[in-house]
Amino acid sequence: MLSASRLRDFHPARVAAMDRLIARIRAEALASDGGVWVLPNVRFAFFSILLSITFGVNLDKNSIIRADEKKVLQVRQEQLDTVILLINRRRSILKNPNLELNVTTFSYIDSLLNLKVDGCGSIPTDPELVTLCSELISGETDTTSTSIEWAMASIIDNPDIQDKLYKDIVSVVGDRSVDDPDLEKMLYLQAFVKELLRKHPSTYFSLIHAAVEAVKLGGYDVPPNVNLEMFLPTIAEDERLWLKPLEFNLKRFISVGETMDITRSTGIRMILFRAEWRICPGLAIGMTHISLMVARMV
Ligand code: HEM
Repeated sequence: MLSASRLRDFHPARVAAMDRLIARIRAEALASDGGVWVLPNVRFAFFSILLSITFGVNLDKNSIIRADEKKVLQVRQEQLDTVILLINRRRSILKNPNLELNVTTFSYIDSLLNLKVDGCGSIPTDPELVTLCSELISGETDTTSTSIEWAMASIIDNPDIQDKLYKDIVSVVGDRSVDDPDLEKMLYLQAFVKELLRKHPSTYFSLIHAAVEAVKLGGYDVPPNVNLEMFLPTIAEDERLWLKPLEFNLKRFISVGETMDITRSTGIRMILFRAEWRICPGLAIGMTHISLMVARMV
């Protein structure tokens, strides 16, 4: 099917896709003073050739986009239907606090319902509330789960660490379950979480950023609006920053005196939560959830 001889069969699809690509690039260049955005155009050209190879039909750009859009809109509608139900449930509870048992006295959505943002005439619409709530939920779910996965792998890899963690935890809580206030007394657990996040940042690449204007970064010229990603393990493995960085070694935070500096106040050592005004707003919750879950699981 993918042999060189079969290549000829897809010649018409290739020609059509390339013609469309060139026409589109020309149109884009004309409209933007010679500038073109290569990646989406090239990606689309390859995508349409592959559709022909796979399904044997010729699809124009409009029909492909329509199919994509339909699916995206359908998923969005499902998200709206599900989350708006929860938002309305909370609205009812706020009106009548006795409506349900076991409700919290405050929630994220409470702070958004009547939010007035400078420059916006109105409070957020329901679809905007859904987007903000979904951002919070997806901000936590994968990041902290990935850290727990790494935590378990690190414990399996280092049974002596598991032993010391257990002793640290039991020395504080005895037979009862660990609770939030206990965490600050568990110094070995704290060192474990720091080393975990240093050695295994939950996202290996920083989330995409772009410079709004041309800058020089690490000796490189970064033009405006290009995607900029940082590979975080290179910071964790930098011998100029850490002693024996490849070792999973809690002592660096217990007796050696290395510092974590997660908010980047003194330099770049650990920026898995990013830094300064773009720092993750869930940093404190994330650290607490990871520590608590490790303690409960150990
Ligand atoms: C190990 C845990 C976590 C890591 C490594 C992490 C990392 C990050 C990073 C790198 C960003 C992007 C910052 C930027 O713009 O460059 C971010 C954004 C965000 N995080 Fe976290 N996060 C974690 C846990 C959480 C938790 C627990 C929550 C919520 C309870 C949360 C909520 C958010 C939200 C809402 C944003 C978007 C903020 C914005 O766009 O202004 N994160 N996080």
